[in-house]
Parts: sequence; C-alpha cells; structure tokens
Amino acid sequence: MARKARNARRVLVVDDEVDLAELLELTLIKMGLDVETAYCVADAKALLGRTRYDLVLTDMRMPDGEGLELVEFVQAQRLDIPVAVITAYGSMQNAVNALKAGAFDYLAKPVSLEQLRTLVKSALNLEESTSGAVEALSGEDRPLLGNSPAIRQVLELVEKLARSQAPVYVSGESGSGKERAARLIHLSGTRADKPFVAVNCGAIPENLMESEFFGYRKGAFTGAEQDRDGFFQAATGGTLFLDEVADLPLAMQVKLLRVIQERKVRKVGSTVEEPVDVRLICATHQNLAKCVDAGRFRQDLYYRLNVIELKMPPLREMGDDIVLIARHVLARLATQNGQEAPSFADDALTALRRYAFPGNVRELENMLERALALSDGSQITGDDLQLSPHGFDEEATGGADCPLQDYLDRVERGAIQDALEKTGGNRTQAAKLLGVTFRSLRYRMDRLGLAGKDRDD
Ligand SMILES: Nc1ncnc2c1ncn2[C@@H]1O[C@H](COP(=O)(O)OP(=O)(O)OP(=O)(O)O)[C@@H](O)[C@H]1O
Repeated sequence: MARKARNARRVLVVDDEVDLAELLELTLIKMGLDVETAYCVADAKALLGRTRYDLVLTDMRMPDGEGLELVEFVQAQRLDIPVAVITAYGSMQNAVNALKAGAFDYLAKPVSLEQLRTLVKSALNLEESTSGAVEALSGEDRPLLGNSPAIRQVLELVEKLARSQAPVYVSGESGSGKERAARLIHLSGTRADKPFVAVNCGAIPENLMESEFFGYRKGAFTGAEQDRDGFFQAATGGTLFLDEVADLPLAMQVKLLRVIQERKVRKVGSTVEEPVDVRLICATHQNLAKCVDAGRFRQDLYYRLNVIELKMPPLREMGDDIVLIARHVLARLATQNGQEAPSFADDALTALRRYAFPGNVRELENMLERALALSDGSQITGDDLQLSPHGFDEEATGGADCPLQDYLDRVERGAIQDALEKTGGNRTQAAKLLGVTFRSLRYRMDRLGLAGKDRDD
C-alpha cells in the first residue's frame, strides 16, 4: 500500500466541519504523515475496520454520534491505536470523559497548531517507547518490586497509563510506593527521555509557591535578580509529580486549575503566558475526596486531577512480596555497606509476614537498616527486627481502619505462608500440617491472593 511504500505513518482525521478537517489535514501532511478523513462516526468505524492507522484524531460532536464512541470502539476492538479527541472550548467534561474511556489526549478548540504538533509527535512516538516497557524494566531496574496479584494489577494499570497523557491521581498509604509508581508511569511512556520533576507541595512556603511553580521575571520582587523557571518549565515535555497535593493552599489550587485548563503558565511579574506541555501526576496519603467534602480541596481541581486513580496497595496486602522486597532491600543495604547479605532466620520471616506495616515499604526499609546494624552479620533474627508490638496488636485488631476480617485474614495468611515455607511450597503437605483439606487450602489461598505457588502437588 501507499503507506508502506512511502513508509509514512497514517492518521485518520474525523470531523464534520470541513474547514477544521482541512486545517488538520494540511498540518499533518506538512509533518510528513499520510492522512485520511472521515466526516462522520460510521465512516470512521468502517475505515478503522479496513486500514491500520497510527493515530485517530476525532472531533467530539458529529452528526451521527460522539467522538467518544470511537474511543470506545478502538478499545473494544483492541485496535491499540491512540485516539485524541477535539473538544469544544470550555467543555472539560467531555475531555475528562474521553480520557477516562481511554483517549490518549485531548485538544480544546480553537485548536492550537503547536499543541496539535506536540500531541501528534508524542502519540506517534508511543509504539517505540512503550510496548512492554513496564516488563522491560525488570528486576533491579523496575522501581516497583513484587509479584502479588495486588502489585500485578498496579503494573497492568501503569502500562495502560503510560500509553495516555491523562492526569493520574495515585492514592495509597504513606510509604506505599506512590512516587515510585509515578516514576514508572513516566519511564514507561513517551516522555521517558524528558524530565520527571517531583514536588512536595507540603514543603513549599505559601508565599513562594507561585514563583516556585511558574517561575518569575527579573525584578518581579526584591531579590529577583534574573529570570527564573519554575517547576512547570523545568518539567517541559516530561512529567510533573505533585506529591501531597492536598497540602496546596486554596489560592494556589485556583492557579493550578487555570494552568490545567489553559495549558499555559505565566511567570510572576510577566505579562505573557507561555504554553506548557507537562503531564500531571499527583498523590497524597490523605483521602482527597474527604478533603473536598471538608472544603479544603476544590472539587473542580479534584475532578481534573483525578481523571484516573491508581491505588497503591498497603504492604500488608502484598502477601509473599513482603519477603521478596525484604530480601531485595537487605541485599541492597549489605552491598552499600560492602558486606555479604545476611539471611533471615525463620522467626524473622514469620514476624515479617505477620506484621501489619503501618509505614509500608519505607518502614520495612528503615527496619532492615536497623536490623542489619544489630545483627551478627550472618543472620537477621526476629529480635533484630525490633517490630513494634502495635503493628501486631492494636493496629491489627482495633479501629475502624482495620476491621476484624482484615486481622483474621492476616493471621490466616501468616499460618498458610508458614506451612508452605516449611513444606517447600508443597500444598498437599501444607494442608496436612494445617489440618485442612487440600481443596480448603486451595480455596483459602485463592481468597487471600496467595495462588500460583503450586510446586509439586
Ligand atoms: N513495590 C516496591 N518495591 C520496591 N521498593 C518500594 C516499593 N514500594 C515502595 N518502595 C520503597 O519505599 C519507599 C517509599 O516509597 P515512595 O516514596 O514511593 O512512597 P510514597 O507512597 O510516595 O510515600 P509518601 O506517602 O510518604 O510520600 C521508597 O524508598 C521506595 O524505594
């Protein structure tokens, strides 16, 4: 076909407004791309069924339906083509809906040709940069360790998120790997070779916030001796990670909302706005929806930032990953100290599995650093871990955050893991040890997310 001969990438433009369709076509052709145009949803679907495209660019409102239908069609048919939608000015609702449905990105009317070119380049870059990227970042290099169903689910969503430009809200307890997840989305996507800028919103004094975020012009205030870029400029082309976003003061929330809507920032002391091309990922260990209810976080901003939520599981729900991560961290710490990694004594492994880890992986890391210092160098014992009794008792049994079922699950999980450890992973023998039938053990393992450990039964 013509596309193969010329080796050009092929874009499908879907728009019933002939003038806009032409403008898009011309811009794309100038970029060296092959372009086909459909003027309604039905024609677009027919073309998608016949030809392989590298990108679909669709208007939202068409005579016979919505551009959103095409986003859904491409998803349902698993066509694996990025779809970008063009929304009416001020219609953020449509943009958010499209992103939630799996659109790659959106452009607001009037379409800025500069933004169009950035979007197209980024979408066409997608194939090379993301296929299997999360898997490729394996072993030591993968920022999120673990094989449990909980972490597998996270990795699957990360892979999907890496293929879109949608804002992501990463939720989860303190120390559960929210920043690591944000980095992984960045590293697996089209922006990987551009900066990842992480900002702790709670650590910036309120009076400096605007200039830190947006930069300033020389003379904007006393001490502003030269122009300076802010976080948004520093993250150009890349990702801006706003950690502890719930700590942003309300006045700053309004400014951030404007930047998201307009995709432009203005430096303090400047009269001109500059376009920004930054993907936003934010996180907080607080419950952001509750902050909205309490009037501390603007609902409209929450809605823009929380287009897609990635929930990080607490370590206590990651089953055998606790031991896997512990071994990995211990090996790293030992290498840093220039020593051989000690092993874990049985009582240490049992304790690690039963502990609730309110501080998640960060707590595990701190605990192991201390244990390494206390240990005899060859083995880490349960005593070396110095686990707080609160991690087993009060937190495990009491309080609305940890209901009885969680506690019972943890005890059950610990007992099963111990039995499997003792029997070298043999489920038939482990069931005998536990005094339950094989079927009952299998059911319990499935329920607790411990499946996939069968070795020899
Ligand atoms: N799945 C994981 N595999 C390996 N290391 C992890 C994992 N999850 C978290 N960590 C480690 O735990 C520590 C805390 O991770 P991170 O800073 O991403 O957590 P966070 O949820 O952003 O914390 P906070 O809420 O305090 O900002 C880091 O040192 C990170 O290396």
